[in-house]
Amino acid sequence: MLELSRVTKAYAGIPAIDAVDLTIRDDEYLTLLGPSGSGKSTLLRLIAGLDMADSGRISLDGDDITFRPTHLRNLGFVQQSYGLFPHMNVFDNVAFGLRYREIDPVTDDSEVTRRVRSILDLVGLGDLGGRMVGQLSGGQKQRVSLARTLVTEPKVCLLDEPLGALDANLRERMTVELRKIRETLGVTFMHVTGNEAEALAMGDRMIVLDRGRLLQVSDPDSVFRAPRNVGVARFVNAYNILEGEVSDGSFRYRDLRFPAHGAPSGRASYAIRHDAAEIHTDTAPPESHASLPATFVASEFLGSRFFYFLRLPDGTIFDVERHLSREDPRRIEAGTACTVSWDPASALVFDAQGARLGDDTLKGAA
Ligand SMILES: Nc1ncnc2c1ncn2[C@@H]1O[C@H](COP(=O)(O)OP(=O)(O)OP(=O)(O)O)[C@@H](O)[C@H]1O
Repeated sequence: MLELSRVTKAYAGIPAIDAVDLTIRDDEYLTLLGPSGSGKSTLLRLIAGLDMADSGRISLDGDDITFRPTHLRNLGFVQQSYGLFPHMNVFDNVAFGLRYREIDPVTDDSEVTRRVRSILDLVGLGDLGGRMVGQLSGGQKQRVSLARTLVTEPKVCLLDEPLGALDANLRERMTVELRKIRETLGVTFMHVTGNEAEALAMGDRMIVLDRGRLLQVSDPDSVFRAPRNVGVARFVNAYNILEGEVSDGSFRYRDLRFPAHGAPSGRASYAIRHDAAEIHTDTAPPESHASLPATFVASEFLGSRFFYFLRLPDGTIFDVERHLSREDPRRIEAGTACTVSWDPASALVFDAQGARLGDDTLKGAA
């Protein structure tokens, strides 16, 4: 178990990681999501020992490793840039880490061969051991980089945007494969990504980081359905977020009011999930729904889903996501006046500090 307690790191007096407490269990896939500059790489570097914390404590299975050099931590680090040796073939790149590691190097050639072959098979490169790394595709290089780390049997494998350089198709395939590899080896993976879909799809647990602080640590489903903070709702990229004010139990957005029973008065954000909204062109929305006038802009087809983009009177773009399993695609002319509506019970309300007003708050105060 890896434990971080009040870990802080500042550059030029500005905290990149700010008093982070985190417990990483054995045998889990943890994804770390956050916008650019939120401190994702810094957090990995502190855990790996490539940077040292200013204060706080990092421990691995009870041992204090806060200031232990990288090569003595028994942690693996897979970087986006691969970091492979270009003058060596795939086999030797993978074998290198095993032969020359500080803790328990493997000197017996047949043992090296056995372990390297087994890990190359696992990452799907069983036939490419003799290939020079310059002759590999990006996806293959990424696998070599992963194999080189995994062959050393680290307790925790840290992955910094491992799929960042891959095209969308390959990314999706590697997403599934990484999960399988992790499950086969039973090693903890901590995977940094700036891509919300990747974070939601891969992790058993997900960490959302902003300005060096953990906004939420929970299973991806909770992060998606019940973001604890308006920042989290923004990063998962699944909500339309309206800024306004709550007064007398309703949320005011421009000259419109939507029910927000029990929410305390003051500045607030109101979030409507893309797939909870409906578009009406010539029929009125259901009476129980809240609604907004909008102008249709465009649509985008994404396999089993359709995205519709509308513009609100203040210029804000409002996204509506519909699944083709539930309804046929709509053909709407750009510029058509529409109404978007949603069940107000499905909307989330966040207070002026960005904290979500939970069901209990809303019910309790109603
Ligand atoms: N060596 C450094 N010197 C000074 N500032 C740094 C250094 N490394 C990181 N920072 C700053 O710390 C903050 C966090 O950076 P970090 O690289 O951890 O973010 P990130 O979430 O990984 O971003 P990205 O997704 O763009 O890689 C940023 O404001 C960055 O400018």
